[in-house]
Amino acid sequence: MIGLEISHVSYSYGSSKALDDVSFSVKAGRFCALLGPNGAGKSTLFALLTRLLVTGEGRISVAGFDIARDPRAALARIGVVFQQPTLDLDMTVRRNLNYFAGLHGLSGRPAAAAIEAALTQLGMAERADERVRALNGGHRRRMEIARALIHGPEILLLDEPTVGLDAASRQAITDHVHLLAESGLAVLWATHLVDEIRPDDQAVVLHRGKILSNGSADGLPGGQGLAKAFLTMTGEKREVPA
Ligand SMILES: Nc1ncnc2c1ncn2[C@@H]1O[C@H](COP(=O)(O)OP(=O)(O)OP(=O)(O)O)[C@@H](O)[C@H]1O
Repeated sequence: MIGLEISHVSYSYGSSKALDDVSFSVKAGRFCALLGPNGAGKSTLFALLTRLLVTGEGRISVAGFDIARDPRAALARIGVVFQQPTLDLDMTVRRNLNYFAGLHGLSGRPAAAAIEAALTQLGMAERADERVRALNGGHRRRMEIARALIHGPEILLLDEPTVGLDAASRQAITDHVHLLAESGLAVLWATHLVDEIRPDDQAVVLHRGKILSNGSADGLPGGQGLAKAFLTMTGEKREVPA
């Protein structure tokens, strides 16, 4: 089944084209890395997928729902982890999640069960009654991912979710999110860090608003590893961790 389908999507800020005829899809159960250097258009695409921005060019379908024609149904099937954390540091993990559950119309036992299940999926159940302020950066991110799962989305969008985290926390988070994909979610993970991708993941390379390639990560051209391929394709000179 198709989870997320993006067809011929373009977007301009005034006269500057940020996305140019972008098409790709992410099937349910797949982890898709959206790879692109700064300014590639990743955040613009995420803004279109979450209706923060709207475009008249192209079509976005979420779990079969057209985001322009049926935004409510489409957005109900998306979970999002934005680049910037949006947690209340002085509330407990559970209260933060409870508040978010309420925004999705969940309360009482169904909310408690959804929160428990989401925290368990991220290995955070035992921290439910701690204040967010007491958690390290990696655990805060895991909590944000749990929060994005409460309403039972079919698509999970993560915009550079490991920025600022140490290597162990990054590894734990990428492992957890790969497991979520294996459990049936369509995952779109924006990053410029190629070490977060596994060989059998789908890799979409975006550069200056255009798709340069889309396929299995181990099939990227270059022949000398993913980092090299990425740098070769985008012409970036800067070092990317391998
Ligand atoms: N509000 C805006 N007004 C004008 N141009 C913008 C705006 N936001 C982004 N852009 C431009 O659109 C292009 C794509 O930017 P975008 O932020 O989507 O890329 P990105 O891949 O998310 O980069 P980063 O990793 O730095 O966040 C860039 O050229 C950027 O300068």
